[in-house]
Amino acid sequence: MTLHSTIDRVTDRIIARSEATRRPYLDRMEAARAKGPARAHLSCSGQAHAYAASGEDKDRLATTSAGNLGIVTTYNDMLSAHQPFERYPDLIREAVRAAGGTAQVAGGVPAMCDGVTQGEAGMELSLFSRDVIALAASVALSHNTFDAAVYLGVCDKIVPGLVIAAQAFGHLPAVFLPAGPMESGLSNDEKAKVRQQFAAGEVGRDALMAAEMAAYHGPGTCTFYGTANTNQMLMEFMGLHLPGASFVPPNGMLRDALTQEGAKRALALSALGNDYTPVASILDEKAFVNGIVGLNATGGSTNLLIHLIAMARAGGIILDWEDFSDISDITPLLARVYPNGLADVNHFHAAGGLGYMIGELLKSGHLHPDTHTVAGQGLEHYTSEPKLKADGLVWEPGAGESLNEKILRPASDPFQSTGGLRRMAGSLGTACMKVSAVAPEHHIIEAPARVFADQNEVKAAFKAGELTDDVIVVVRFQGPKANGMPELHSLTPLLSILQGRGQKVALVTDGRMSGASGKVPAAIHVCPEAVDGGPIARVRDGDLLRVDAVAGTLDVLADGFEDRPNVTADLSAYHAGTGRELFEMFRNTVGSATTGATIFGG
Ligand SMILES: O=C(O)[C@H](O)[C@@H](O)[C@H](O)[C@H](O)COP(=O)(O)O
Ligand code: SF4
Repeated sequence: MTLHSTIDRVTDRIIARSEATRRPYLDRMEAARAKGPARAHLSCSGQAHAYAASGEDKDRLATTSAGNLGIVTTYNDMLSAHQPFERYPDLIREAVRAAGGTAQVAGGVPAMCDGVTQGEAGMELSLFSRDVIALAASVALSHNTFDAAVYLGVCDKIVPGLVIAAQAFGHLPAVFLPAGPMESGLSNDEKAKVRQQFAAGEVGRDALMAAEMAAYHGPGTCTFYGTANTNQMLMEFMGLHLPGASFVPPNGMLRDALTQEGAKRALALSALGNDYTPVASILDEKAFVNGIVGLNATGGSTNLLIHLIAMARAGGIILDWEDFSDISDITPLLARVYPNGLADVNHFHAAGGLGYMIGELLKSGHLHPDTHTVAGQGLEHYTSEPKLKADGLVWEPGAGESLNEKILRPASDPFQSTGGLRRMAGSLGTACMKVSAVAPEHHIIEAPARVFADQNEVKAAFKAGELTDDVIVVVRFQGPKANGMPELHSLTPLLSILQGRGQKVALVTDGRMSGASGKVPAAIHVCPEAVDGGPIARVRDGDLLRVDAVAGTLDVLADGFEDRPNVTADLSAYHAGTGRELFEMFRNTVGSATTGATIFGG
């Protein structure tokens, strides 16, 4: 199948835009490889320190040039998605030893659960935690005793942070090892209904707690298609997972086999062997374009409109929102997974999952087929599925057709002919919206503004019965520089109630929403942010606003708007407590959402 002309054009545009930064990056990675096997350059004392506690691996480390695998782990008990990683280092050491190599935990890096911090002060550290993870993973790998690395991470800012670090060590092969989704519990839609009932005062806290505990009930990634599971999709579209590894359940025999195979694969791709495949050669412009296609074809998280830009920049590749918008315009939406539908990722996987979808998009010419991946040359590898047979792990062709067309469709008959994400622009600035999660009748909202500087003020106004008419809720001073660009997802229940009452309602914010947010039209990531003097800082209560996801516009319909003075805000309450006082340098150096909201420049 010929490659879609837009995919070709956007890829060429990215290559041209990145020329001045990609080449020097690749030269740096080549120079790092040319230095030869990492630990050979350490001093005797450096090596002794590195091997001292390595027990049965000490001799192999000190006297042979057998490959040494660095494990970067984000294990902790706070994220259900990361708790299974507790067992991985032992599983990995066992497999790598049997293959003649060694493995060491290079370092453990922090990981935040956005579900725990949603609506709390901690959420203001969430976006910054991505760059903290990149810094911490780099500290781990800076021991420079590794010939390849495996990255244990799943959730929101963790995979993006690990990818940024992996690119700083892009001369090393990298395999990302996931843990898999939680078993399906109370459906996401049922959970959302109980939340709305609680917000409306119809049920008590005990009913809400019971519903939440039934939804989030065990190890594994939460089953909605939010940022975490969008990351998992990307790791297959971009070739950093073993094929079909993303949505195999945690802790089972197939999962353990995939973990061990992934670790062995990483070492097999090192410069010590004949199949050298550094991560810098995998994460090229084509891989990122394939990721953007996957993001749109699945209706993935809006957070990846920020993270993919930061991830690409770490490898000298410059993406912008126009790339996402042009690809969205021609990419069919092939999946309906909550919040874009009622199914969860387990149902999606059972219906044919990523293997089927990648096959469809390869056939329709929406994906570059000729990419490098950890599974070998060519994205075709990712149309297959792992199976555990008597003699071990094998890959077999995936589902040749969708097993449930309410969840997963062929490219010839998509849910909609354009992608799930929409870029918007107008007199209020530039923003984005996940249109795939909003019913068409809510795609255009024109209503008076009600302006807030904090999500808790919105909740108070709702409780006081002040939000009874058509309204566009504007929550500003929530950008990266203001307070770390928190997700305002805890507003979803009350905004859904307004919508359910028949009110025209939308949200406009320079903050973010969760990948799990849906139903209510939300123009988010508004740039320039209020603290940078963006137009959002000049909106007043009562201004008529228009959020138009069909035309892709975001406008203030008030006369003389542009002549108004900016409004400033006292943000000091956001800058201390829960460790936020330690992040002032992040707030002072972070870039805008359109450039990835990163502290690493650009
Ligand atoms: O971007 C995301 O996908 C979210 O940050 C997600 O990781 C977070 O866990 C949700 O907020 C949980 O959803 P609930 O808050 O609805 O449980
Ligand atoms: S998906 Fe969100 S809530 Fe679930 S474990 Fe990951 S970060 Fe936490």
